[in-house]
Amino acid sequence: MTEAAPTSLADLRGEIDRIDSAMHALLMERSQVIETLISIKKTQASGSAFRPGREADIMKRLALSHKGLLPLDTVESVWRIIIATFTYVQANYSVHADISGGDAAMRDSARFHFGFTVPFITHEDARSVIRAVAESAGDLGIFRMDQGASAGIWWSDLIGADAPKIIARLPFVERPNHPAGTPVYCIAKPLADAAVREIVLYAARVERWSESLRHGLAEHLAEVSASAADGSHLSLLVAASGEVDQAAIRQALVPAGLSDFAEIGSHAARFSVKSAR
Ligand SMILES: O=C(O)C(=O)C[C@]1(C(=O)O)C=C[C@@H](O)C=C1
Repeated sequence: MTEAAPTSLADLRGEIDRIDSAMHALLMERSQVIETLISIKKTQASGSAFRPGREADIMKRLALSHKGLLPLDTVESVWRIIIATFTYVQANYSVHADISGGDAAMRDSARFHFGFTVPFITHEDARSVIRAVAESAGDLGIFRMDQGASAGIWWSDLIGADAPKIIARLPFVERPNHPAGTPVYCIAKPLADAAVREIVLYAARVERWSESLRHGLAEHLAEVSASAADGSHLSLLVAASGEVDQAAIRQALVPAGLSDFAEIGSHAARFSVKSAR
């Protein structure tokens, strides 16, 4: 028996064409499923098609099963564009970004997570992003989590039943040298039953800061994600496990002289991988 001839370049290109056609056909098939899903979800009426918990699950599953030559960065960005664009075709939306800390990182984050079909609109500060989202039908807003003290207590604009709420923390898949790794909060108008509550966020106003406050919060799986002076008081953005009762978090803040306490959003649990492979 003669040995099989070595695979030629033309054969390999034929394979690549076959795979490309199959991928394209699968994407078109995915869009047919989304067409049916539109009539089931009735999102055009409610204005928002986002299901951030579902998106976090898809991204996590993808990262966990990925292997081979293709960098995870590429796979993640391709799927982000697929999901963000399929969200867009269900109900058009724009992404409003606070670029007070610089345009480049926010633009990278928006393009990586939402692609180029979704319009990207810049704003001078977080408050203006929150206002734009509040006035829209179903837009998203993004801003850096690590804003300096000069940004003020931006999260206080998220207080109130009708005010926008934090719905995600990006990137979904954290790792060293992530190509769009700036940690950002993503906001939308309240998603009600569509929100994922693995981490719940609270706005709190206390009289003073203390190390015992940090310890008290840590005992209840909570931490301060941002803080800013508020007259003679201190305003905090507290991130806590959704499994912990709200009353317990509130109680941990009482010794610090708690005056205000309100939920301002929730997101999926953070998920990290060691590297981009
Ligand atoms: O699962 C849904 O509800 C969808 O609308 C589908 C889909 C997707 O493309 O996979 C799109 C938007 C949602 O945020 C989550 C997932």
